[in-house]
Amino acid sequence: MEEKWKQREFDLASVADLCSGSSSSSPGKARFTFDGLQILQDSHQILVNVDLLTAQVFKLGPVQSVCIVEEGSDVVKKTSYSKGATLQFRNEEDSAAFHCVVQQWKKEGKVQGGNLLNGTVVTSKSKFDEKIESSSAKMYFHYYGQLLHQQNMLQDYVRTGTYYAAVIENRADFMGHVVVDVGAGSGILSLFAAQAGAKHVYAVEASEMAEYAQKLIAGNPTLAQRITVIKGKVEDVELPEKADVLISEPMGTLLVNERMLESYVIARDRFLTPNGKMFPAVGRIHMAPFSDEYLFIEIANKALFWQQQNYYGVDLTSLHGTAFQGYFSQPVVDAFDPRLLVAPPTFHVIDFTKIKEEDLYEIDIPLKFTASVGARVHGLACWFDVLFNGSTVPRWLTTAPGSPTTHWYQLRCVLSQPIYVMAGQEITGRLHLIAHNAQSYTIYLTLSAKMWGPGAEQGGILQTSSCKLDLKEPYYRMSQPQAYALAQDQQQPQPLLQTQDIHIQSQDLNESEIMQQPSPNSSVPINSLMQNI
Ligand SMILES: C[S@@+](CC[C@H](N)C(=O)[O-])C[C@H]1O[C@@H](n2cnc3c(N)ncnc32)[C@H](O)[C@@H]1O
Repeated sequence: MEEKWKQREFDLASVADLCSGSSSSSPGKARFTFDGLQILQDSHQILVNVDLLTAQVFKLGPVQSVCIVEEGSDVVKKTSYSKGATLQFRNEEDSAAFHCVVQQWKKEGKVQGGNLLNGTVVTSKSKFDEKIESSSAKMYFHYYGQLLHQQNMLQDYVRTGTYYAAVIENRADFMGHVVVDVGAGSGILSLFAAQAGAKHVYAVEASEMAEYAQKLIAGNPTLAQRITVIKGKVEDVELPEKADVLISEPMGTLLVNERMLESYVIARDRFLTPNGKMFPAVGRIHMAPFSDEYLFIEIANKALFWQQQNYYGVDLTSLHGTAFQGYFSQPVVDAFDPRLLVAPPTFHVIDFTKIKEEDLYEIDIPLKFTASVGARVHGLACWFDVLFNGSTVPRWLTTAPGSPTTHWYQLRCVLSQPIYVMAGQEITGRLHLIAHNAQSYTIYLTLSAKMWGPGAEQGGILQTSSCKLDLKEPYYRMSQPQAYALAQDQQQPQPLLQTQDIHIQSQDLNESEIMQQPSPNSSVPINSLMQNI
């Protein structure tokens, strides 16, 4: 079955021929076909046919790109000419999605051997290196190579305890079987699998942690003889046999951050026998609109600094708008009170046993809710859970608000323009996640409140609000869950005060930023700041 993305079409605000010498441009389309990409002018006339395996596509700006195609050469003049076009997208979201499809095309072509010219040298970069910026990968594996960060994950007892229970209660799935631990870290899940009677476990770990895992495993001699640690990426290493079971903990914030799910899926395709089991097998992203006046004001207040007209004699106000947008582009990570949700949640399923790796490059989730209360909606709250579909006892690991807090907490995308809803009113929208090469995603969120009361039959949209966020740059707001005694809409508007700023400026992308301390039943996260990496 052909993939849908191979037929994607993008409307362009304008397109111009690079070679015409004139600066004339007109609206157009970028149409992906099974053979490559067509750039059309005025929606029907083909300006240029692009062979994506040999063409070069560059991003010139947030909504502008250029596409250059090698054409024939003039033997007499000893020159070669290129054709091409400049593309102006309607918005950044389209531009990002377009480049995502181009990347997929280039990758697919290489994988299938493509229609490369004779003599073309194809470097065999690994799947991981092809899509991930090397500086990001370096920081990422450096982070996981440190014992303190592995300890932090081990000390999330909700997480580690649930993995332990899922393995031990489902011994039958491990007993006498070959297991691969995908991203073994300290080797803890390999040791659990060995405790459950695995015949042999291959613990694959790319970071320097592999050496510590080896040490930890050697320190448990009754299990060690059935575990082999292999240092390398699951995308690259070779194993001597196929696996009956894959075990892994590849979940990041919002489930998909870190893009490790892709490695889990690649490991499935490379190592798992056709009827093999995956622990976990399924993940779900849950979403619901929320109302949180305190949070909104706190974020808006952060930019107030830039409203000073006399900061040591300098007027800062020209940067206020940029700073304001910047703060609203950070998804908020904290544990919130579930009473802040204004509608029952909906969820999006990711089946790790079936999904294709490429399907994780772009995740598009249509949203539809019915408000249960009248409120000012400040954005979308998200969390995830995963299922260990053991044949004896199926078990869920949840990061839901109100459940015992994990080191993932929950994630909220906050709109700079809240929308008002009445009880019973429909809220629609879209959560669009586009993977980027720094092991994370750009998040595009739109929420709309449909017309209410007279005139609703016409189906008009009354209010709509959108935002763009970078999942790699979250705001870790490790406040205690608030006791929200009053409904938010009954509260007095808060003055825009300078609240105490506990913002942790973090470059980090890992799941293990701020960890729960050893209090398995506590639902209150203990504040702990992490180091930037
Ligand atoms: C979230 S940690 C989990 C560690 C351990 N399994 C646990 O549950 O405590 C993910 C681990 O996977 C490793 N990892 C991530 N991507 C990998 C890849 N493509 N190949 C091998 N290891 C990888 C990281 O270095 C990190 O140690």
